[in-house]
Amino acid sequence: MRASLIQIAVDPDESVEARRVRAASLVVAQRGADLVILPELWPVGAFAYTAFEAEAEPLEGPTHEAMAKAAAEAGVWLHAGSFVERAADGTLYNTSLVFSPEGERVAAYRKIHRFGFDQGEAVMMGAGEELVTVALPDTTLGLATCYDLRFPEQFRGLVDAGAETFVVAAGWPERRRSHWTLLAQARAVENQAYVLAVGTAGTHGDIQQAGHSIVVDPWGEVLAQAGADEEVLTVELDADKVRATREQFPALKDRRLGLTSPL
Ligand SMILES: NC(=O)CCC(=O)C(=O)O
Repeated sequence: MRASLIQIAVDPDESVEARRVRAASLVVAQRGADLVILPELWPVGAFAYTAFEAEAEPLEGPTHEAMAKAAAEAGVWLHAGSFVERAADGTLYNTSLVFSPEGERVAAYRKIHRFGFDQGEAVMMGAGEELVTVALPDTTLGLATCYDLRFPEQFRGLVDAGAETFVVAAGWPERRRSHWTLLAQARAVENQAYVLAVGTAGTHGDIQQAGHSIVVDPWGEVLAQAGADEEVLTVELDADKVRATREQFPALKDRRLGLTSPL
């Protein structure tokens, strides 16, 4: 299975519409891949909080339309990264979309863990409540967005729901790049799953982005890692490796659930 991670640059000097057109053509250029992935909030920028309201779209807005068309034109499964969704009740969500090679939307995932503590996304957006998996012909994807990477219980929940390959769409800052690499490897090792984690390049909201999108195999080995600039990272994955790793080193079977504290 060939996966292409599009580490697109997100800078304020490019309009959202121009970037949408560019992202669509980058997707179409990946024809021949099985799975193509874009990062978190690439239309607006994950840290461009002041633009969230103005750039919010309904679920089936311009980003949905452009990405559905690009998936169909390329004939690929497309994880279209995330965009700022405005729900019918006005709440904003950080929502990822997945399309089939025919351009049908097969999943929408609202980011569960919002970043910013008492500011930014954490106060401007609603939290998703549902774990989302997507069954592809070769593997089952488990979806996560950026800050979610710090919460292992979400990934365990995804494993319990059948996930074998985690897709993490992110806009991770350069300042915490070491965490990014470490956490991606940790989620892969502890869950014996592939991790395909794609970030943005560029600088938005004055936050320099880490880039360094990364692909980790179920044994925790880094198969490929991007640099800091815009880049498409293409890797070949062997879906059987997840099953083989889980069989040969069956640590997931030794989980002790329901332990209680004496306090
Ligand atoms: N957009 C995000 O979720 C950023 C997360 C982050 O910077 C971190 O976890 O560190």
